[in-house]
Amino acid sequence: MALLETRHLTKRFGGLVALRDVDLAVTERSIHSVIGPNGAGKTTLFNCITGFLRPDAGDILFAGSSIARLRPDLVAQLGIARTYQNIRLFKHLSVLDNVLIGLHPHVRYSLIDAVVRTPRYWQAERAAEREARDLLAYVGLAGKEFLTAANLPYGDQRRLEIARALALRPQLLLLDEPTAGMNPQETDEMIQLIRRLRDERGLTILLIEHDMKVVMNISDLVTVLDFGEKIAEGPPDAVRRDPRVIEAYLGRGAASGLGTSMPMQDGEAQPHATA
Ligand SMILES: Nc1ncnc2c1ncn2[C@@H]1O[C@H](COP(=O)(O)OP(=O)(O)OP(=O)(O)O)[C@@H](O)[C@H]1O
Repeated sequence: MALLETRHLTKRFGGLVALRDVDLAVTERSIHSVIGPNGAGKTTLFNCITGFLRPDAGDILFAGSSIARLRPDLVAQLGIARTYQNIRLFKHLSVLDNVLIGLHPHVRYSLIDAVVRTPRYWQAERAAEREARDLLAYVGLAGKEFLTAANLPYGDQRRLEIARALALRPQLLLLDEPTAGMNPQETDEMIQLIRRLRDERGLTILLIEHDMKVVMNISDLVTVLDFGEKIAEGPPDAVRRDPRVIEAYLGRGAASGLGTSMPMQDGEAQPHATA
């Protein structure tokens, strides 16, 4: 069953059509990747799904209900969390506090409880701290709770972003380039973490990723955007052989006789190159 669907989704910026008529169906408990050259519309898609941008036409359904016109905080409350291409943490706060902030919408006590510091307040705070610590342990950050977020190595900052997203208790997790800037070992660990999120926590994951080795390794399904349009979709193996995809990445005429130089096969050509 599709947990998330977009139907004829269209978003314009003035004369530029960033998304044109995009249909997408993200199956529950799957890892679904969105790829495409620079400017293809991937981030715009994420921004529409999460309520940061309002589509000009079409609809977005989450668990069968339209979310296309909801504010970002309401979309998050419904169970859609995201991470960003450029890490967005509260850099001067501790690792633990970054996750506690994410948990805040779920912490239950009244203003009076908070002001008077009633037992209910302390109980809720302790439960939140336990949950935050569990999430940090889950993503591999146990023992680092009291470090300042800015002092974490880059790979750990990405893990912390995921822990904070998990604090929203989402059903759907949107990851924007989760392995960007990582070394090969960090990338492998991130791939394993993403798989565990699906297999152990039952999450559905939609990710934007430029590293084709990661995409091919991890995805159940791949959707390819180019100039705002969906040009291909399918299992990784089929998508990497699709002539339209090869052309989108390497330029017109490239599909004929390309053979093994496809960036998705050897990871050496530049996936960022526009047609
Ligand atoms: N707020 C905006 N105002 C005007 N144009 C925008 C805006 N956001 C995106 N665009 C344009 O929409 C198109 C799609 O951009 P988008 O960022 O979604 O692409 P992308 O696939 O995420 O690219 P990248 O891989 O470089 O992140 C681009 O031409 C971009 O310049």
